[in-house]
Amino acid sequence: MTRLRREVPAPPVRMVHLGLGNFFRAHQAWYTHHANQGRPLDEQWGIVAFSGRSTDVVEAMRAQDGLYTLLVDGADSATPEVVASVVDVRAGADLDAWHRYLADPEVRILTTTVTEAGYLRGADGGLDLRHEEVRADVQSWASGDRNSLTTAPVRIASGLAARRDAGAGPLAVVPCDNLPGNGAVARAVVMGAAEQLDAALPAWIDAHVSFVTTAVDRITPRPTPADQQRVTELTGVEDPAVVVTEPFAEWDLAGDFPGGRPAWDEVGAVVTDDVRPYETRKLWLLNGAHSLLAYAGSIRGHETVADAMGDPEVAGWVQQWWDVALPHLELPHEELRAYTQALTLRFRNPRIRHLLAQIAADGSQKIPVRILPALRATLTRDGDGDGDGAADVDGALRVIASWVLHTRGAGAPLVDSARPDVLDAVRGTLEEAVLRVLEGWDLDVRLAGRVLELAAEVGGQEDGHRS
Ligand SMILES: NC(=O)c1ccc[n+]([C@@H]2O[C@H](COP(=O)([O-])OP(=O)(O)OC[C@H]3O[C@@H](n4cnc5c(N)ncnc54)[C@H](O)[C@@H]3O)[C@@H](O)[C@H]2O)c1
Ligand SMILES: O=P(O)(O)OC[C@@H](O)[C@@H](O)[C@H](O)[C@H](O)CO
Repeated sequence: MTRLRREVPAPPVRMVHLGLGNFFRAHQAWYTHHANQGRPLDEQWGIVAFSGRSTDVVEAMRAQDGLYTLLVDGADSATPEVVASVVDVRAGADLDAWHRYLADPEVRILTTTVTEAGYLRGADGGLDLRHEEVRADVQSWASGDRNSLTTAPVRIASGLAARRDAGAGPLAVVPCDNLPGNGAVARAVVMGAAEQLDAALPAWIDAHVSFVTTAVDRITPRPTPADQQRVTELTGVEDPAVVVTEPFAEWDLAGDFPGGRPAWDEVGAVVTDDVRPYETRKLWLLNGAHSLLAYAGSIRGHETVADAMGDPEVAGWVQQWWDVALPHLELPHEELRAYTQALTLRFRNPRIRHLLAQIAADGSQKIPVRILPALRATLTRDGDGDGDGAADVDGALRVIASWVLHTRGAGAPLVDSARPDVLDAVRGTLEEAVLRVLEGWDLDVRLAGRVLELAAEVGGQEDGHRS
């Protein structure tokens, strides 16, 4: 069986990536691959990619010189493409390589996809200094041990210290996780880590490191052995590192690149002054709907986004959520209408098996940024929404109702980095749980009655009640 091997010289490493997941390979690495096409080797950008936690893919990609097949699945097309921009692949625990690459003046950009939870923010938005792993990292660093760091913020700060010590010059940090204002989030936690490591480091970061804000989009489910089989049938190549994605891709970036960047804007990315309107549109309409589908859809027995969208009642709930969100978005009405129409088709793409259980993770961090801002804006605009008909916020309250049921055992399994706090909040009767969740999110507790009605509508008898 044929395996992938690099047959042309690899581009020089000029970018480091942290979080070698599927999305990075479908998005940032793919844009970079396309931006490299047709350019002399010395103008191309090669990437060294470090895994975050999982290392499964590291060996598979190393055996293929960093190459992998991206299978682009449209509703009625499947197009395999070999992506060649990743030229070195490392386990996240290889901190020698991490520090060495970040201290290399040829490296100009650090991109990240470490999930929302990976930024380890505390209640004030800065680094959670009480987090056990953060404390362990800070202690390791203080004892002179740079090689056992595990958290993303401390690893990044430590890498920046190595860069400063080497005099390697400026760097752009480009977070690519689904977080509003991800540039500011990344900056806050990295600065928080830097303050703990070395009192002089924050000033150096201020002067030499830019934090770029991005909005990112490309639905990329976790690939399966069946996807590898499809690639083998289509290409004759056996590739254990296959990634599957949809044809659609969007990348909006705002910020400085003091050491330059690939020509991403020539291959579809948008470099702008302000990503907020696009980021909010995507986070509320796409990711908010995904969260609704993950909880309500899995409670209704569906396994994937496409399955859940095929259930007319669930599809109606998605539309109801959009009806709450749309009036508060800044973009023109026609553009938003086209966006939701396209989203409906993307969600229904039968070839993309996007598991609701994968999307359901970390709801305690996602709902506050995807659902609550539009809920609050509607309540402020229209009245208190206490069930007396003043504001129609059912589309948003149903997400809360479904999530509470999910945390109590209904639908997809509960995976949440704040699991102990979540379980504490939802203990007792369903009514007590809903009241505590509303209070925790600083919402009017008079909404509880409607949330309970919607929970009954979504879950029927399904209130699993974990103890
Ligand atoms: N998959 C998508 O459709 C998609 C689309 C847009 C944005 N994103 C963003 O990308 C992120 C990753 O998605 P994915 O599909 O690549 O997931 P994935 O599970 O394939 O990869 C996640 C990566 O993050 C790392 N990671 C996980 N927890 C971490 C932690 N606490 N600290 C450091 N690293 C950690 C993992 O090791 C892995 O490298 C999402 O959380 C989301 O913010 C994903
Ligand atoms: O873990 P999340 O919810 O941030 O990501 C899961 C999906 O909603 C998400 O990956 C979307 O597919 C993506 O944001 C599309 O661009």
